[in-house]
Amino acid sequence: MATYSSRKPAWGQKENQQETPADKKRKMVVSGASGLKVRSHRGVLSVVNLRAEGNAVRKSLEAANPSKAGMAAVAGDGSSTSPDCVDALLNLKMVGKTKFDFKGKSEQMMDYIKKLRTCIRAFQELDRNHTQEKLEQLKQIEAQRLSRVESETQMRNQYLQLESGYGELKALYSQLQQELNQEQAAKQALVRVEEKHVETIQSREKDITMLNGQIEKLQSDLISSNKQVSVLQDINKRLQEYNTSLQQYNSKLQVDASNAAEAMSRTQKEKAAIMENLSTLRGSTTSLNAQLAATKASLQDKIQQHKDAVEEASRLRMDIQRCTEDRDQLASQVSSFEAENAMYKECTGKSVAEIKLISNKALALEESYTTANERIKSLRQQLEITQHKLEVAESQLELSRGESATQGMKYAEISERLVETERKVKEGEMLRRKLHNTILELKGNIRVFCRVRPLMVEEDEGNESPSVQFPSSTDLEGRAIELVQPSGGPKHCFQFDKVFGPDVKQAGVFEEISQLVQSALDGYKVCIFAYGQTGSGKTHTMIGNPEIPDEGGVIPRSLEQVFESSQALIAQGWKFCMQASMLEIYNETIRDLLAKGPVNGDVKQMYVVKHDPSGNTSVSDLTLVEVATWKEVSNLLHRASQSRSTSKTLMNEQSSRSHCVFTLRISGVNEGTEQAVHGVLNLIDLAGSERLSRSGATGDRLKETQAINKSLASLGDVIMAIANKDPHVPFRNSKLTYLLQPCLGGDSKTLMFVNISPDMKSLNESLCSLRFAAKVNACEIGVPHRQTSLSIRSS
Ligand SMILES: Nc1ncnc2c1ncn2[C@@H]1O[C@H](COP(=O)(O)OP(=O)(O)OP(=O)(O)O)[C@@H](O)[C@H]1O
Repeated sequence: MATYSSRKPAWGQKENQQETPADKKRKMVVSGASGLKVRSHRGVLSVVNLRAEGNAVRKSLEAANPSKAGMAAVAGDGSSTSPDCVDALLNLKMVGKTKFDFKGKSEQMMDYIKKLRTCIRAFQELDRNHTQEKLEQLKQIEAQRLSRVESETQMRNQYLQLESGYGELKALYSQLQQELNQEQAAKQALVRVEEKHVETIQSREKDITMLNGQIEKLQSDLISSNKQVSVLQDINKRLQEYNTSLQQYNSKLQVDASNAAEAMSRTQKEKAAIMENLSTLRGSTTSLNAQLAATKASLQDKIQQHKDAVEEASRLRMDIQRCTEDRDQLASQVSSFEAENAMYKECTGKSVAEIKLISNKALALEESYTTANERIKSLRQQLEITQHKLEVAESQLELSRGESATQGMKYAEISERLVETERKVKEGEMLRRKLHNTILELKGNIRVFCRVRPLMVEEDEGNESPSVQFPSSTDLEGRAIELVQPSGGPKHCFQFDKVFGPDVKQAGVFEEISQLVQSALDGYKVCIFAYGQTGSGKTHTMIGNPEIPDEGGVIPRSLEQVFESSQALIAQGWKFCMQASMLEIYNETIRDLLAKGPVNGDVKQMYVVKHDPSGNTSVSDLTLVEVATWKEVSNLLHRASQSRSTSKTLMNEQSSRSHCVFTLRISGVNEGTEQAVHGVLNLIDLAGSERLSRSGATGDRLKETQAINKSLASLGDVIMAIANKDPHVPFRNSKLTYLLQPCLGGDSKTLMFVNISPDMKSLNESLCSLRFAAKVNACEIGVPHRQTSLSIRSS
């Protein structure tokens, strides 16, 4: 079979080889002989082999000779026309049973003749068929010849088309060749790129191996992160709850605040009006007071006059009485005289002279009687006038009393309003404090309060001015402290959440932290510690003198409040169980201050600080005492104070030589709501930082001072690391920092008191303490976390 394809020549084949006419003819013959139909389509020739056509012709010839199928069958009876059968028939010999069995041979001959005849008839039939076939084939050949001529014409046309297609193909070929060159160049570039890619892939593979290592590490990190995430989710959930409650609280506060603001503006307006009224009232009060004084004076006069008048009246009445008596006496005398006169006239002839005398006497008496009457009359008139004056004075007095009552009412009203305004201002202050606390809690900062103690008598002797001042501007009042230099150098100003001056008493300090203490009962971990140089008032602030009510410090006051509040909460279904412990860290060793017998016994006990995953801290073997009343705690404090390491130094009569940690663990259960809370209150009195040059420490004191300064320096390192958000915080560098880890790096509410001595000699120490406190104030330790559960049954 010959085929022809328009495909591109194979690589290496001569591209522009000239085609000879012989080649062309051969191609034509080949294509014609094989009966190919060539069709050009988009420059590609498709070739169909017509050999199948010849096969079809042969088959049709066989179909046209149906008797051929029966020839085999004839072979046996002479009808077969196959050469072998015919040869076999012609070579057939007649065989008799014997040599002379002519009958048998003739019978065979007859049969043979029959077969020959049949064969001849078959050949005749075949010959007819062949002749007819031949005619038909001649017709077909003619038709084929015609169709071939036609197809030759078509082929020629096709050839021409092919020629033009070939030209096109050549152009296409050269174009493709160019494209190929370009492709090859591109391929080489690609190969280079590929090589680079391989290199990159190799380096990437290295990276991948490295990354796989990292991924493994990351996966382990991821697992721990997932744990953290679940913890954080838990925290987040709690925060959301907290947030919702805060939002509710906030909206309530906002409503309260807007109400308060409205009330405040109303009150301020009222206050302004009141102040105006007050000033006018004050004016009118002064004038009224003057009037009142004048009225009082005149009233006094009037009262005096009235008194005088009353006295005069009584005097006059007595006079009148006397006069009336005199008159009556005179009248009786006159009547007796008249009776005597008549008797004299009747009975005796008394002398005319006596009668005249008696008449004169009678006349005189009558005269005095008339004068007395007149006097009585005038006295009555005077009495009437005096009574009238008295009435006028009384009505004036009544009027003044009425005015004074109105003034009093106005005063009472104004005082009430002032009390109300003061109450509102106090409420506003409370609200501000609450909001401030909430903001600080949300920010997660450690709160810092600064307390300046008063100058001691011996410090005051030098008549040196104190080293601290308190700015009085409204925005800084109570929140800022300035350190002044004796030489008049620049001031150092520090701002804290609260600054207490020397005149603020223990109660005033506690008022500011009472809410924080209260939150230990709500299930928070609360930590309050006092920091400062030796003798600056840490122990005074934290413990004070619990025996004297006004002198008690943060610890006794906090415990009193906790017990009182827990008692009050019983009504709401709460039951609290509280355990107290007290330890000191002395020379980097923990000592149990509540241990029975001598502190830590004869055998040196090793107390180990442990933190569990939920952030709770415990110290092994530490004495825990269940407490329910302030009295019990007071006894414990007394016991602990006797065990605590203190001694006299140049800086302090009774200096604490250790860090003292009081812990109250609070567990509350509400049977009604099945809620449980677990709060912790840590109250810490740190040992004072001191300069060896000033404290004059030697021997054991020197060792103590060095241990104190070292642990406070570790505290400073921890604070610096937290403030700088360092990945590693060196909590384990000292017992103190390790114990305080949950408070400094965890989720507790932490407050630091920085205690300051105002003595000019302590200026440098105060500056160091205030700088440290400012650093602490900038620390973000995380959002406080409330420990609550619904686990009464499970626990
Ligand atoms: N706010 C204050 N009001 C009155 N007196 C105070 C005040 N603060 C401290 N003091 C007195 O100052 C003295 C030293 O105070 P305190 O012992 O509390 O200092 P400290 O900082 O604990 O010292 P140390 O670190 O050496 O133990 C004490 O006598 C104390 O009573």
